[in-house]
Amino acid sequence: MSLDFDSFVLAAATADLFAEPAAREHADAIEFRMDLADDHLDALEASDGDLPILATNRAAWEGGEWDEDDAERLEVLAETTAFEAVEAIDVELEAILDDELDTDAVLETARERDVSVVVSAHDFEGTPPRGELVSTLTEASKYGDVAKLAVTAESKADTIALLSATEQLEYHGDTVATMAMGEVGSHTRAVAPIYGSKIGYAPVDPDEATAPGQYDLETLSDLLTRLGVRD
Ligand SMILES: O=C1C[C@@](O)(C(=O)O)C[C@@H](O)[C@@H]1O
Repeated sequence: MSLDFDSFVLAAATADLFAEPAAREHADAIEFRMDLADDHLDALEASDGDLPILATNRAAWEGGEWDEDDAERLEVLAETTAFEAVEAIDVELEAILDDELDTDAVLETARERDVSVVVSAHDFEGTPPRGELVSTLTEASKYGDVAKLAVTAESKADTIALLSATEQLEYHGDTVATMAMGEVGSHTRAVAPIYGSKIGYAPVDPDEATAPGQYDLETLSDLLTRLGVRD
């Protein structure tokens, strides 16, 4: 079975899989940020949570903390798909487009094991023009089950561009996940799902945000429920 993202998934982001019970009440899945964790496959071996896991092993060059070899990073990520609880993995679009990296092996392993693939892109500096947001999401959706884009909003116009691109992709039938990082963009975490975004991220521990501008898990869950995105 894999997370299919047909309906919205609220992912509780954590480096500690033992935090899962604290997330269960509000989240639909755990995002295991392996790059922020001390233990990777051992932690998966030891965990026995109920929520499905989205495994992310974010490279330092994409805002994460894995600053060693990329090939090893992708190998560890591929190995997570052998665990039953891992129903999705996150692979960076930039890694897929890099000819020097063998992301085909990761994508194929995931397919063989019926694990969904989230293809992600991040902009920590700003928000590109709307057309570029659409083309990045369109490109990402060629390789994965979900095309994910996180940008940094510096103005209300940036947030509108992101929501509009989200709506366009959804209208076209693509499965996307979008969010604007930073304070100006915080509200997009609650409203982007109305325009078609299928994943929201919030930290299990409010003091351990995994991106700027995140709401804590309970707050985001509550906002999404009030907006009718979740039951
Ligand atoms: O890529 C994403 C999205 C994110 O950066 C966010 O803005 O909520 C949080 C990360 O944990 C996740 O891997």
